[in-house]
Amino acid sequence: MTGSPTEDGPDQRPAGVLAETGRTLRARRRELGRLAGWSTAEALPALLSGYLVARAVDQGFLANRFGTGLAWLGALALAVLVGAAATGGVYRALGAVVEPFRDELADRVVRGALRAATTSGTGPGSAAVARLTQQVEVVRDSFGGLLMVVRGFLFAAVSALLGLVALAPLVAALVAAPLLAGLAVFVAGLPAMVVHQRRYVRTGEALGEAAGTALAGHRDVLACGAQDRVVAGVATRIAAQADAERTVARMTALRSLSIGLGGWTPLAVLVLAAPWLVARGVTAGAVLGALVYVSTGLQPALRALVQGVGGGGLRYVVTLERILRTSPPDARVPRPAPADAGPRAASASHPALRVRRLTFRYGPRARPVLTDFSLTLAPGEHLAVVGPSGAGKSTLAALVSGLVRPESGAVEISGTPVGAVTAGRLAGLRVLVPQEAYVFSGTLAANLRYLRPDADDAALMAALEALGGRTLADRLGGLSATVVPTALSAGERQMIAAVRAWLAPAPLAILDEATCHLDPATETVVERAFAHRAGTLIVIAHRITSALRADRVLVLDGGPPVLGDHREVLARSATYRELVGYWDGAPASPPAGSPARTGPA
Ligand SMILES: Nc1ncnc2c1ncn2[C@@H]1O[C@H](COP(=O)(O)OP(=O)(O)OP(=O)(O)O)[C@@H](O)[C@H]1O
Repeated sequence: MTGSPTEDGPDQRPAGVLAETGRTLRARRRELGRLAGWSTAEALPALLSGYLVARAVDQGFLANRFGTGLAWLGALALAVLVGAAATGGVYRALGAVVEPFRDELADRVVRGALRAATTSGTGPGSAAVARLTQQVEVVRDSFGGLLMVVRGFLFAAVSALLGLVALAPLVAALVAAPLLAGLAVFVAGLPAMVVHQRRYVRTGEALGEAAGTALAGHRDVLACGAQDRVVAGVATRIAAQADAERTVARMTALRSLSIGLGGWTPLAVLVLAAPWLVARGVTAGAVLGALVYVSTGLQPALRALVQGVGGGGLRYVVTLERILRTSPPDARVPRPAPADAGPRAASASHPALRVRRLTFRYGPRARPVLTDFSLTLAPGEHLAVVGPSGAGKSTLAALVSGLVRPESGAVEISGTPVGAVTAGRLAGLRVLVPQEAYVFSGTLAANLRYLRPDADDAALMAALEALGGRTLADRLGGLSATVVPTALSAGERQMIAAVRAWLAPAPLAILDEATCHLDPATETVVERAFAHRAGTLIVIAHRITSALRADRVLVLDGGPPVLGDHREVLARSATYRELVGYWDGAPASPPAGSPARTGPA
């Protein structure tokens, strides 16, 4: 056997895995409580089986009361039905624990990749992200499996032992001793199993890499006459992988030993000790009941535990280690700058927004969406952007937010050029709320606090109140309620995203049709709240009321942009007059207009 625990040295991080698992479980106490409730119901047959069989034998069949025996067995059938019905609840509760964990990991992996890409200035490595997200799926599946078998074993073992104690404490002791010995053997072997599993994964990756490189460069290898060396190199890795696989296979012997000791020995002990037990007053039914407890409860649960932990559990530890190493927990969202950089701290000596001679097109041969476009907003100003579909409103929002880079020209927010700052600093300058609101699985509070981690519950409640979101919060069950994005309507998701953005410390807020799924009354409340928020506001409007509330209106229609207050723009822009006429008739989204035309600003 090659490979020993010391070979893994610095890469060994089960402590990180344990801490991460503990944190996840602690954060989902409520869901775990539900899982425990359903598991208790599911374990009913494990608790009652031996006891009911013992009664059926002693009071029924051995006492020549066939009907009584059948009645006890009928009670057992009922318990089995209850247990089977509870299994559905177990899986639902399990999903509520596992899925948010998967979401968190996927979020972390993608953010880690984006952060690395932002730092390096290159695009995110899609292959790396794909590999990591595949690993996230492995972790999710193995975590779910692990939770199932550990929980299944605990509930089945405790139930069976309780049943055995109720039957005869002496029998319970005879069963518990070998069971604990089998468990001890398994637990003692776990660290070595983790090490060997890790080595197996690593040698497999090394082999894949070596074979792939050799295959890709086979012409050069032949041209240089280096076949022998390359083949030898791959052969060494094949040998290492085979050796690691044999070691992993040998570890299954340890699993079999623990199943034999903990699962089969109690059966043998019971059978051999039966005459001795009967001589001490234990009934034949009780001995039979004990055999039922061991053969249908304890032994299968132990086997599932050992095979589940020894298979999926090891995969869980090793794969989660990889994810934690590649995307450590601190690789989180580039958070906005702290509150003191917020709206109130915006520099008064600079305009809130200065857009200078911006030109942008989506491709080298595409028509420019904006040409030589300039705009200046004073701190606290409220601008509505209107125009037909395709005129470039969302593109302007993306350029101002620094999400896309202009072909030429510059954007400054509070005097800071958006193209020259980190994602974290940018998040402290502006907050963009797109039409498709992003809500993640987690508590309502976590969703609202996302851009303002220091906001306390009172601040969250005040924000909900200000934006008309209290009813939604109450319906969901308060700040600590878990939010399931797919269970929310588009309007409800927009409300959560709006409250989150309202709380953000950024001095510039940009709403890109961010309230289009809210009813007009709620939309008014939300927009008013944003208008009263300290800072500057840009609203891409889809109702006339939005434009009327703004200090100035910018009309984009592909021609020269028109900027002014409502009356001025009404007088100067035929597009605006058309939109106002349309909105007055049908206060909904603007009509689809002609495609954007290139024009000078
Ligand atoms: N990712 C993209 N790649 C190529 N062209 C794009 C892309 N996004 C938008 N466009 C084009 O750029 C122009 C401006 O689009 P933009 O989405 O900014 O308009 P809009 O005024 O926001 O429209 P809407 O009101 O429908 O959202 C349109 O012609 C659109 O087809």
